[in-house]
Parts: sequence; C-alpha cells; structure tokens
Amino acid sequence: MSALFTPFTLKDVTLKNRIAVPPMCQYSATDGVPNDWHHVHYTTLARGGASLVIVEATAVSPEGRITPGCLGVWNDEQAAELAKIAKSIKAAGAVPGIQIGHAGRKASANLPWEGDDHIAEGDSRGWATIAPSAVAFGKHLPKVPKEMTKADIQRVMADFVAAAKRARDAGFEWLELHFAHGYLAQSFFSVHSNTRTDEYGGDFAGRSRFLIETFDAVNTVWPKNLPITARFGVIEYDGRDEETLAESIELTRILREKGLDMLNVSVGFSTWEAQIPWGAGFLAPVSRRVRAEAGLPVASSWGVASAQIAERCISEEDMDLVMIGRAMLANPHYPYALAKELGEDNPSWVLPAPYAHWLERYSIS
Ligand SMILES: C=C(C(=O)O)c1ccccc1
Repeated sequence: MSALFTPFTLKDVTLKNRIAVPPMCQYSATDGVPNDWHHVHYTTLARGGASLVIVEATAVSPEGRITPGCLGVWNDEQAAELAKIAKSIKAAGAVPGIQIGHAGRKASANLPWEGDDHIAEGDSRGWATIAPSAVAFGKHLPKVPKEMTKADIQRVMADFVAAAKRARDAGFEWLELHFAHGYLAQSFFSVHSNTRTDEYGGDFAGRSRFLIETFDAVNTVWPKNLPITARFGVIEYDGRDEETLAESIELTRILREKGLDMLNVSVGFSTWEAQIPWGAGFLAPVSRRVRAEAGLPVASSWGVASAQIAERCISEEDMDLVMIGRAMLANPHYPYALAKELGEDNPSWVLPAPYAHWLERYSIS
C-alpha cells in the first residue's frame, strides 16, 4: 500500500486518497455562469480517481474576476449551476470543493491565450479595479487600481461571506479561500502591493488584518463539520524569502488557532521580478516547513507530476495532500496510472465501476 493511496480525514470529510485537483481557471464562463464546458470538465476530472476536486477561482463579485471568462458566485443563477457541478463531482466519487476569491489589481484582464494582459482602457469589456493601494502590478498588468476605502473593505468581506453561503447551499463540502497568487487577499499581505498607513497596512498585523477578518467572517457561516481552507502564497522568491516565510508561518498559526483546517501552500506571485525556481516538486521543502512550524495539515502543488514525487511528498510528510493540476488536464485518469505504477492492488478500481469493470475483466497485460 502506498502512502498516496491512503485515506485522509478532515472534520466530517474523508478523502479516499491523497490526490486532489487544485483550482485551475478555465476562463470559459459568460457573466460568471458555469456552462457545458464546466459541467463536462469537472465531471471528467472527478471520474478520474482523485479524492477531491476543487472548482477554479470563483469570484465573489463581478469586479473580483480575473478575466471576463471567470466564474462567479455572486448571484443565484451562478449558484444553481455550481450546485449541479458539486452534485456531479460527488456522484463521480470525489469530494466537491470550491475556491472563492477576488482578483484585486490583477482583475480586468484578457484571457491568457488572448494577451494575458489588462484589458485596454476604453474597452467596454474591462472594469475599474480595486486594491489595498493605488499600486499597479506592472509589466503586462499596468492598470493602477483604486485604493480601497474602509467601506470597500467591508463590502468585499461581505461579498466573501455571501459567496461562502452560496457555496455551502450549493452543496460544496470543502472551501478554499483564495489568499494566494497576487490577488486581492495576497496583495494586502505583500509589501510589494500594500503601502497603506492605516490599520490594514504597515506592519505584519496591519498587512494580515484583511486576511484574518475575512477568514473570521467566512468562518461564521461555513459549516463547522466541513473543512475551511486557504491557498496562500507563503514565499515570493523576491530576495526576502526568510522574512516572508516567517511572517507567513505566523499568519498561518493565527488562522489555525481561529479554525483554519488546512493550508494549500503556494507562491505569492506579488511581483513580476520574482525568481521562481521552477522544477519538479520545488515547493515540497517549503510545504514541509510550513506544515512543521505552523502545526496544521498542508497541501501543495507545482510540478508534482510523477508517481515517485507524489508518493515521496506524502510518505516523507512534506504535505498531507498533493495537488495535481496540469497532469490531470493532460490525463484526467492520471490517478489510475499512479495506482498502477505504485503497485496498488486492483488499480482499475481507482476509477468508477463502469470503467474498472472493463479494465479488470479483459485485462490483457
Ligand atoms: C489563475 C490563477 C489562479 O486562479 O490562482 C493562477 C495565477 C498564477 C499562478 C497560478 C494560477
């Protein structure tokens, strides 16, 4: 028995193995409403043997989308379609998760394959962006956001709460707050983007306040028996990694004390000047440190694309779940291949019975 194919329980949710599909934007919605692309996409992923499928970054408000093609959960029409997706993921044998977020100063962008840059001023497809400070990300995202007022901050937090309620009522059983990748919450935490001088900026406590208050607010409505998690950029690869890691671990400890059940460890992506050491499983040592020093279960991702790396991440306790994204897009049945390579008994039964039956009965190999 491999470590990768052991169950994992958080609160009332038990995952059948340690393989999760992380949120990956599909940029395929209109007005934030899921369509056939999303229904087929998520059902296909869920039938592939992963234990948890997390629906992509779903915006808590129209302005919170990264692009006009992003999903939203700010209205009942969106929630009704998301409920169908949650039901399909569960029926396929995986736990339905969803990531809710706000893109902040990275919002109002073209689709990645249509420029990946801010929509030009005057183009009616775009919209005004908001952020902790009137500081642009730069490069392909030069738009200067409006500095958020206290009223803006309270409104966005209320949007997160409303989004969590809709996700709960839609049947999702795993919530991930998007606190990573240079989007709004991360941009409050990062010195690259937050130059505020009020209580939402400045020192560690000020830069953490939006994330803590948003977590607390969402935690009041999320069911106590279901996991509440966050994806958070704990490192920036910007030359000040030890300071960032120390602050990130401290913030994670605070959130753990307030009820955070798991951290999905990622990169901050707060500056285009980051020198990210891309490579197979490159975040595993960072994930290991956060897990040990913050004292909570962690997941992580990025380059976990072989049976050996995936198994090692779990068996050596670098993380408790491996988030396998791009390899799943390349082969949605990748967990089946992993089970075979790791010598699991009856590997076909990682897949749903209608598939496993045929794979086992007339096995030629
Ligand atoms: C579209 C992203 C997201 O939703 O977090 C993203 C952005 C930067 C790196 C990886 C993923």
